[in-house]
Amino acid sequence: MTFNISQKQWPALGYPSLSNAIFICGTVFLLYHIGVTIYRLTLHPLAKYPGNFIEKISDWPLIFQCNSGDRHLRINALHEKYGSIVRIGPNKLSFNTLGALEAIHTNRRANVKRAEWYKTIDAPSGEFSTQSVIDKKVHAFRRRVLSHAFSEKAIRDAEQFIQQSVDTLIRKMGEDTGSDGWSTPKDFSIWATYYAFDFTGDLAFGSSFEMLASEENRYMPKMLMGVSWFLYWAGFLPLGFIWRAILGSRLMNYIPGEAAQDSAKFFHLASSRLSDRFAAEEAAQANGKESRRDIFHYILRGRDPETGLGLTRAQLNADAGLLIAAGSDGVGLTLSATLFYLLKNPSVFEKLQEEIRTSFSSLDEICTPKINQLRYLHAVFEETLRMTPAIPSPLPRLVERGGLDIDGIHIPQGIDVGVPHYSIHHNEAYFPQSWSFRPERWLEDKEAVSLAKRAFCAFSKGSMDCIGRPVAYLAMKLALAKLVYTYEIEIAGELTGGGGTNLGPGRERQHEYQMIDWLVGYRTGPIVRFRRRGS
Ligand code: HEM
Repeated sequence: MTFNISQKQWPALGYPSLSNAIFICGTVFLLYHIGVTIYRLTLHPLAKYPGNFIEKISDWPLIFQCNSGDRHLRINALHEKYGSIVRIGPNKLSFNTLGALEAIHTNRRANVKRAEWYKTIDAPSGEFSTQSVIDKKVHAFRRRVLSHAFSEKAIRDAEQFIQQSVDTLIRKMGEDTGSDGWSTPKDFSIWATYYAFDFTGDLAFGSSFEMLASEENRYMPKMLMGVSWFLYWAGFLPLGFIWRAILGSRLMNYIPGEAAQDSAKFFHLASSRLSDRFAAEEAAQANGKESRRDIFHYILRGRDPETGLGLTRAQLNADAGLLIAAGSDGVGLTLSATLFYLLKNPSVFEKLQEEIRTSFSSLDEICTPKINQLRYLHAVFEETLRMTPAIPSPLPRLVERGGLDIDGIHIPQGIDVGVPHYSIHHNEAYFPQSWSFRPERWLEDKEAVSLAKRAFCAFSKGSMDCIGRPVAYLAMKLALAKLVYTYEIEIAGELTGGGGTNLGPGRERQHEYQMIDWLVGYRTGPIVRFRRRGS
């Protein structure tokens, strides 16, 4: 028996017409959202915390902030307006206090885990990297295997690879000189980025990307920037499980826009670099030669002392992508920002030049352990990383069953909490005159220095902090010390890279290096010239 009922007959049968059905669905949808909004403003556990109306009721402002690159500025403005606790999403709180930093990050047993957002950042690779894995036990395992590559011995081995890229950087900065000995103007943010990619490639995979010397791979920084921008905001989209399934599938090829497709290409590139590294390892073994002691030398051999296990190929692939991204962007940004602050603060620059030029009597002497004894050089980097932390916004942590006490307040299970690095670094309670670039704050008063160190979190804190921190300092110190030892450096034209009243809210300060927060800070300038000393 078949039914043949025309649309006109529906109402007669007691069914709504199509227009009535749309009206009913629309009304239900509207009422649902009105209900949710009222709940979020009244009965929700975070209803009592201050924040802007729109951020209390929806996560969309956050997604737009990640898209625009102003997230760190927006959160900082909220802290300036509302105080140390701010509701930055219906289920999200931001804190800019030391108490919160210690409760959420520094305390290794904190009752939190990485939030849902982390599931997206490596989705195109099909496997979690050490940075994105959420399960705390699995993270601890991954970290134990990775730590072989960041031991004191491994970092001693790393220095020779970093030095090769530093020497190329020094050579390139002195090229194209005029009759007065000054080089042509160079956007240092671009060259610092090439340097950071080169040393990371060399150190991780045994072959530099050669961006300083050749144009072939210079497309990579722009590609990684697109990937970072895309995954940053996509990670906060509602119905994340659907997006993640798409990101990890062939459907990626049909998503419009370069950035989505670049995400797949980026992880593919990392994986092919790793395959080359495997091949080199096998060839060395077959020829009875000693393998090159770079990061993957240690990771491939690394076994977890507790389980005896190493990483799978998929895990290695995901970590290959992580190492390229983590290693290159932070160092590139920090080096450019440091040069900006030095040029903006001539007395600081003079003091640093004096320290570097009187500590070494030749370029070859610039290496460990002596480089690590330069206290002012270290303070200059601490101050840059404070003013301009490469990852400026909160790293979201989800409170687990039982809740978490932060600054004497009980935060229930299921809430995302975080400490924005940019905002705590500008909290006057820990960093007086926080908008001034003053390396001396890291050297003078003992108590103030100790407080500043506790509140400093550019590399995050605790069990999930940056494992590459010693490598980052070494790469930055060697590059800057050798540049300053070899060259006079001056601004070409006007000093670029700082703020301006035409750049939008939060970007007015001319003496502050500006970043676009697409997970990592992106930048331009300063544009500078180099002249060999004594020429
Ligand atoms: C100035 C430079 C750098 C800064 C500011 C920086 C900052 C950070 C931060 C804040 C995190 C924590 C991210 C999170 O919890 O989501 C992190 C993680 C990480 N970084 Fe760095 N980083 C820098 C350079 C490097 C370098 C040079 C390497 C390696 C060669 C590296 C490797 C890693 C790795 C592997 C992780 C994940 C650690 C884990 O989850 O256990 N970083 N970094």
